Amino acid sequence: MKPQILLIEDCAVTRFGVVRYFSKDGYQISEAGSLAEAARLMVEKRFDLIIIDINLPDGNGLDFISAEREAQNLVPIIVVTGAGDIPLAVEAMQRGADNFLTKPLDMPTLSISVAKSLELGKLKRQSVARKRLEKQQGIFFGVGPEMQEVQQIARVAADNGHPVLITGETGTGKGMLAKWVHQQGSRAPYEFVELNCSSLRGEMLARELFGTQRGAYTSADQDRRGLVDIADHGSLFLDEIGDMSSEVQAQFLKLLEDKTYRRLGDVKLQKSDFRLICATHRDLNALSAEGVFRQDLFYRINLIHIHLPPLRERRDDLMAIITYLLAQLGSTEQLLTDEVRDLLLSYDWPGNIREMRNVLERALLLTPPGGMLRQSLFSCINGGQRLPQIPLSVEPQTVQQVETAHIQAVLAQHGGNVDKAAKALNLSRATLYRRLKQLNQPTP
Ligand SMILES: Nc1ncnc2c1ncn2[C@@H]1O[C@H](COP(=O)(O)OP(=O)(O)OP(=O)(O)O)[C@@H](O)[C@H]1O
Repeated sequence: MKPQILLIEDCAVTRFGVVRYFSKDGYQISEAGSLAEAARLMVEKRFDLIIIDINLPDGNGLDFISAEREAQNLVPIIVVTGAGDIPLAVEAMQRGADNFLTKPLDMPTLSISVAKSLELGKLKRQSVARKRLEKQQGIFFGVGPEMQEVQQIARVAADNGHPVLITGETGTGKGMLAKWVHQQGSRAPYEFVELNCSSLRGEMLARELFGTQRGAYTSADQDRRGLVDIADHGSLFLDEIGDMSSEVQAQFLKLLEDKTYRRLGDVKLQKSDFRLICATHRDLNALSAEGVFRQDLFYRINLIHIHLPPLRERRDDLMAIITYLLAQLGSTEQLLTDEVRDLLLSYDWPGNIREMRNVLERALLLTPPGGMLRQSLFSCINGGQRLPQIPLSVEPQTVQQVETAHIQAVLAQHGGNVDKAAKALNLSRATLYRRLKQLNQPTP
């Protein structure tokens, strides 16, 4: 794509000369005769470079530079001044311009300045993107020692193509980490193909993985590519590998050993070069000792092992994760009173980050504008039908308050469906209605 340049200059003759020269040079130039016109163009398009005169009919180029820099606009700016305006040019540089040139403009000099400034803009953008990514990664992994170690191993995993095994309880982020490893590695431009081995059994799983040849079974009326084929050059993520049935384990081991496989019903050998990432919440070591999971396959997939600890063992990271999730949900930690913070930090989060995200999301939804997050949060944690460890700092609640909150949460969980909520609460429909009435709660 051609670099987009915005020229803000009130002298039509200068504009004409610059546009003619640069259009031939492979740039796309937009012209503005005033600051107001420039502002309009900047709403419509994103520019890679701005060339600006200092004296404009509706304002001053210096103020324009200050305003853009204050708004964190990193676009490179070249200032054009009259020959006698060197002090102004110096001021422009102090306000954030990247270069200045004096009139009358010498086109080859301007051309060199444009090329340099565009390069500078690219470097600035890359540096900001890198810093943003580093920040996000900090939050992705957390600050505690366990997760620092996870981060180190994950980086090693991303930098090479060996199989990775990610273990951890449900909701600890195994799937997200698998994607991260793929995205940070050299296979990132290719497919990240995901399959949950617990969702399909036996031959169905084999079909999904290896594909089928037309006529392989009654309804196979055309060739079908398997996920192994789709993952060629990319990554294949097998979630819940511990649930893979033994026949498929044998077929898959053969693929890992020979790097070749056959589609179901086909005699031809196929090749696929993929990076394997597996995850499980089960103890594969124990499963292979029991003979449920093949030991040879376990050794093959367990070259790089990353264990994601549960949230209850990552107390140092809890606050950073809460803040991060709240930001993702369009909220901020300022919403948290000390009491709420204590509740969130002392709960064990058996469903880990997934549970935390769901609880925060539901609590934010249930809290009316200006309402107390504490009440809805408490009922959301309760609504998961697990009694939380109530921290001492939470003021005592009456049994009636707890019951009301719990019923509300279960109802919310089932979208206000009384039948489903009554079932979850182990009450009859009529009893639930009666309780709601007694507790002075509106009936859905
Ligand atoms: N590092 C993280 N940063 C932000 N959100 C996260 C992170 N890890 C997990 N989550 C949240 O938790 C949810 C569950 O993550 P994920 O599916 O990766 O967990 P899992 O360990 O693979 O769970 P399961 O074993 O149940 O498949 C995600 O959808 C996301 O909302």
